[in-house]
Amino acid sequence: MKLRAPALAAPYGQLLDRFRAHSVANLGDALDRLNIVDGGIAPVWQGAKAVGTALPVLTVAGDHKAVIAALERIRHGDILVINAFGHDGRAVIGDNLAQRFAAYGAVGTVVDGYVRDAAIIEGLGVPVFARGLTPAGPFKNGPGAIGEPVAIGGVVVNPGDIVAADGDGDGVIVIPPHRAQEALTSVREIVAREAALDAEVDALRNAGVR
Ligand SMILES: O=C([O-])CC(=O)C(=O)O
Ligand SMILES: [Mg+2]
Repeated sequence: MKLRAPALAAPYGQLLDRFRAHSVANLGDALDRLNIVDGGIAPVWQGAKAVGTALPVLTVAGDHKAVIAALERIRHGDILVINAFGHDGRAVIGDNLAQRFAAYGAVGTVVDGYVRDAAIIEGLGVPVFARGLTPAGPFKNGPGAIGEPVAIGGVVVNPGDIVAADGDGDGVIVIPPHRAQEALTSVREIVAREAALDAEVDALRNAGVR
């Protein structure tokens, strides 16, 4: 498989930077605690972190023909969001595809399904989130779809949605662009409130309550 030059940047570059500063838990609170992918989708390695724009991929269980085809559609700053039906029998990506995604400009991959080559993926520092690991490789027959809305972990993801994935414990959230400004305004209030709560605990501690 040949590498091609990374394609043009996805929109909302500066907006993405502002989301990067916040925890997924706080962003979730800012979106009424909705839009959070279920906790079964976890980082393949502790500390993996990525914020980008969704390139959704649908692939039938145990197959990755559509995932390979998605390489040609990646724009700089995208996160591959793959609905593989949560299937635990076969890995739909491994280190090879994960690093090709990165070489084509993707900032990470979220899979509602299983992956393999975890140690190599960690060594490469490529952010991958998935339901689990299996050494079994995928078939390459299709069908599938690229750039159509998918569901992962109970959340609908449209092409271009903002996806924030935090491997330090808080998981994955999907932010529709039309709610981005509202989410950023609201998350700043939440951060201030959290800081006030921390200060309250500090004051109690300093007063010798505990
Ligand atoms: O069989 C495949 O192509 C999946 C895989 O292990 C990889 O991407 O490294
Ligand atoms: Mg492999």
